[in-house]
Amino acid sequence: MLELNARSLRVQGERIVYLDQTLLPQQEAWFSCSTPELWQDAVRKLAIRGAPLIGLSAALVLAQYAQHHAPETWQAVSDRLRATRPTAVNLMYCLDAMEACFSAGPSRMIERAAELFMEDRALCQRMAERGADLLAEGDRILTHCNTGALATAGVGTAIGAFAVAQQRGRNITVYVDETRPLLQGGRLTAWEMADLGIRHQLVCDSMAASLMAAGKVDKVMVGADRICANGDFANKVGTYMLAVLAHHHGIPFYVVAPYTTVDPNTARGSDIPIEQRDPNEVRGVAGAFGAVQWAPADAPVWNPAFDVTPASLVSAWVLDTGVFDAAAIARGEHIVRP
Ligand SMILES: CSC[C@H]1O[C@H](OP(=O)(O)O)[C@H](O)[C@@H]1O
Repeated sequence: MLELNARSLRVQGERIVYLDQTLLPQQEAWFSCSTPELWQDAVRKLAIRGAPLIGLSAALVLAQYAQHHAPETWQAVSDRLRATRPTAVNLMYCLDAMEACFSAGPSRMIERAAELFMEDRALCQRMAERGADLLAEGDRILTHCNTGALATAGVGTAIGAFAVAQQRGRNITVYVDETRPLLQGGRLTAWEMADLGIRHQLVCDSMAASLMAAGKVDKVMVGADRICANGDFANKVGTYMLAVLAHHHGIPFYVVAPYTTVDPNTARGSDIPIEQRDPNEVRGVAGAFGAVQWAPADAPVWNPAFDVTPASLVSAWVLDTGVFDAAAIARGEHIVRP
């Protein structure tokens, strides 16, 4: 019987369950995503979220579906899963891997889905160690959104680097952007920092500039949802703002991601599809036990889930396969698969 355990995803035989991240940190509740429909509903509302985790869970759900449905139906289901969140490329990477196993049959699909899960766990550890190598004693690091164990099968991406630095005895402080509108930082990263015992302070996204101007930030380290062939990358909206601010203040800006987030088929940032989300997410905030709305119900809203940061604003790309500067990116060295 297949058994997999991650911080927010568990598989026991045919049962696939997830920790509902919309309820954190006030409530830890697990629900089934054992069918494509249950998975899509959970991903659409970010109950399941985080680029790597979205891809891994999709692979497991599709492999599970294939155990009980005719092969003629598999591609249509894969396409439906693929369309659920278009920006993060890990979803496409994992579903591509599943589709490559269609001819080998359902048993191979389950094996491959489990391989992807364990691969991500190993990728997290390698990129966390490379990221931690960039963090010095006493560093104060600003991060955005949530890139921890909740979003992956392992220790996380940028937060994984913080965890390894902590394990190495580095005395770091993490400034956590709350990350409007869905507050992944304020709800999830603050929760993970406390769980990891890492000194941190929660700040509003609008405070990042003053924090840097006050000389309180030594580095910025974020995750990614898609890294292009030229090094431009998409990440949670608000990331580009941090990159511009870091450039202005001469602060190193690092992106941490597994190689499965690199998309050689997307040439540049302007080619990345950016998911537009429900206006009500900006008009109010969905608390753990209900929604609070403060803006006028019909207030016009622009709510892109991600933004794109040009490669020119990145100090280094930290992948499991290595740390790449602009020259390495220009040579395409980040696209080499292990
Ligand atoms: C290691 S997760 C990377 C990425 O996922 C988050 O997006 P979301 O919360 O919408 O799934 C955010 O962009 C993180 O940086």
